Amino acid sequence: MNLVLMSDRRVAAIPVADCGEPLVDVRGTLLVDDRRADPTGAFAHLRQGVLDRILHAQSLLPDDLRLLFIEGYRPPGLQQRYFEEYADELRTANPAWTRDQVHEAASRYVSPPEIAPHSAGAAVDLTLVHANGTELDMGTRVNASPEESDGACYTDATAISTQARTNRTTLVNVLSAAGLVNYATEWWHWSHGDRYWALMTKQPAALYGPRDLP
Ligand SMILES: C[C@@H](N)C(=O)N[C@H](C)C(=O)O
Ligand SMILES: [Zn+2]
Repeated sequence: MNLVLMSDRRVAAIPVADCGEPLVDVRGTLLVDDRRADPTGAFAHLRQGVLDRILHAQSLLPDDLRLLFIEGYRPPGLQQRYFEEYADELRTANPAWTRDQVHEAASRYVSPPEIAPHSAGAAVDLTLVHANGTELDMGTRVNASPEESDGACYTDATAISTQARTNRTTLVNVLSAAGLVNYATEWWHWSHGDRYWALMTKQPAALYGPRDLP
């Protein structure tokens, strides 16, 4: 399948059969960065099945590497805010664009709130660190937008160093082997069980739908 954006109608058309799995706090289990931390710790939650797969992925890494968790669960209201803020930026920079063009371009970097994998606790933003905690060179910072990185945030981007390509390949190999799916416009964004995952892996339904943190 070619690059499928989150705004693609086939993503929204996937039904959700939520299995009811709990959202669990990953702090104490994974190495967690605080750049997206919020006062309630919502950012550090994931569905149990997603956490299990990330732990499996980590076990496949060479001894001196770890996964660094940046952000998991995102409340629907926050996702809405992120989407609107980025869409506003694009509208201002491209005044001739139609509503649909803005929506599609915004979905390269932020999911439309109604299908958001983070709001289902099914998506994680993460990177690789050495055992001493220093981040590996992945070619861009985590959460670099397409504009900021001139497209280098796309997982398969060629305008990155050989070392960054090797590091991305390591990340891709372990997370794919553990059953997570990447969003091809963001090397750091991975999910399991959400609508995007269901479409990309030809599942009949998503396992996890958007929800509020109790
Ligand atoms: C905003 C970025 N960190 C992100 O998570 N993007 C994806 C596509 C999302 O919003 O689900
Ligand atoms: Zn993400």
